[in-house]
Amino acid sequence: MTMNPLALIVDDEPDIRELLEITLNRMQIDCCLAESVSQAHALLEKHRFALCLTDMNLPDGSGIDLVQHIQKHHPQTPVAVITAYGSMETAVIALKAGAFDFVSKPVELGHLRELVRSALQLATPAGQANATEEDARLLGQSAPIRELKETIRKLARSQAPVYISGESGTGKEVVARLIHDWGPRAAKPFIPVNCGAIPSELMESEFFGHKKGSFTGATEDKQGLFQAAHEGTLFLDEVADLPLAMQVKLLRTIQEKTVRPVGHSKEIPVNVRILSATHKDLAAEVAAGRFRQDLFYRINVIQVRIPALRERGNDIIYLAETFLGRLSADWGIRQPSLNAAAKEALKSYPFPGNVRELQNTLERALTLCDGNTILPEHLQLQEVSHDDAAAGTPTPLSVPALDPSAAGNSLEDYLMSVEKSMILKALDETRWNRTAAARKLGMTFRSLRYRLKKLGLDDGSDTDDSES
Ligand SMILES: Nc1ncnc2c1ncn2[C@@H]1O[C@H](COP(=O)(O)OP(=O)(O)OP(=O)(O)O)[C@@H](O)[C@H]1O
Repeated sequence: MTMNPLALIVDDEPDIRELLEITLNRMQIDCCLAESVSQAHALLEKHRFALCLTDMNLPDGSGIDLVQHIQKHHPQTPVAVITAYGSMETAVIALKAGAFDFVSKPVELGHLRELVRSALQLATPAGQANATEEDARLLGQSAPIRELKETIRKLARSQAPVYISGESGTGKEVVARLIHDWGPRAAKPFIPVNCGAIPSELMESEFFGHKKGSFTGATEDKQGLFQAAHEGTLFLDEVADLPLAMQVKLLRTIQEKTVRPVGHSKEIPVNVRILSATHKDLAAEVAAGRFRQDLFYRINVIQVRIPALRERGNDIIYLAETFLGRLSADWGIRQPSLNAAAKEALKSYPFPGNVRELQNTLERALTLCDGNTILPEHLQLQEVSHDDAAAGTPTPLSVPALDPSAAGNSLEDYLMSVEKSMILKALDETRWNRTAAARKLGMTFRSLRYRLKKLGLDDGSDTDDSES
């Protein structure tokens, strides 16, 4: 006899408990029912659940409390929250706290079933085994890359929209693919779309599809990108380039989870996870009125920042040697080595084009070198000032990346982590010139020193860097 998966349903309204139980039973899932946070805690001690569905307002606490409790003590159990109709704020808070997904009331049974199926996927080998330590698509052993891999692993288990920021060529698309491939949607399509590359008059039909004859040139029914990505992931690359009119339509689709192809009268339900990226500073685009605040809020539930290549220490050499190995194998030649001076040159060059530029540099060097050794002159690295290198990065006063693991901490901890990430960013952008960093942050040198001390980042030196 095979055992059915077991779900925990937490709601203080008997009718809703019953509706959810019947729906899940029909999917061959057994249920335990709880009316309160404390009853849920007791059941969680006794059983191992494949899934938890919880209401937000419970007599002795909130659904968020339960999400945090499960994240901490039973991280293998995906938890989804049931939110009041239209209360997106609550859903966003729940996703940030680690909820895997949400359904809004009145519960639409089709959505509920999809959500439950995705949750159960997480427990299967297919939903877990994809995340290998050394995925050749995201090479690197530096601390920021190890941290990034850990974040990707966590995000892969969630359905939350993720906004990926980072300079050009840092690997934003690579990261989007990994979030998809390491999660329960892996077997479904991953559809990348470059929002800047679609002519604006074709955009609606590209995203939502069209009916034959709905406009000149529409000679056949066409499926849009949303439907193509059904049950999978849509990756909106260069999302800042979407025209404002399209932003409104996209927001509606994300909120309603339905599309209406051009020329169609009916809405078609779609289940798509949205990932987005741009090398621009999206918060600044919002401030300038070029990107809608409400859409920003919806796609930026969780933000991941990809470090620039120059922030990854020895990874530069590791990546360089790996790429040289791949290229040499492709070209059927012996792999040349980098001499010490060439390694030094690579390490001190700021790589404004990041990993893509490193790949191009090595390809060129391989053509220019004598076959055995790559010397600095074969790399042909340009003189680049650091300001140029950082030109593509968000301005220092943008909203810092949210660390999903810090979401459960106190407000004080959260504010400290925001402060720390902004200070580190300013320091990084000024190559640890504290005077310049203080100026960027709009504070005095003394005040920055005080904060560095408080955050344990002070190196003890007292000199104003402008004097040195
Ligand atoms: N850590 C890494 N290990 C191996 N290859 C990488 C890594 N990061 C990026 N790459 C490679 O670098 C190239 C650029 O990556 P990708 O296209 O994901 O960058 P991007 O940030 O999306 O760039 P853009 O801003 O131009 O869209 C790709 O060929 C990708 O495979």
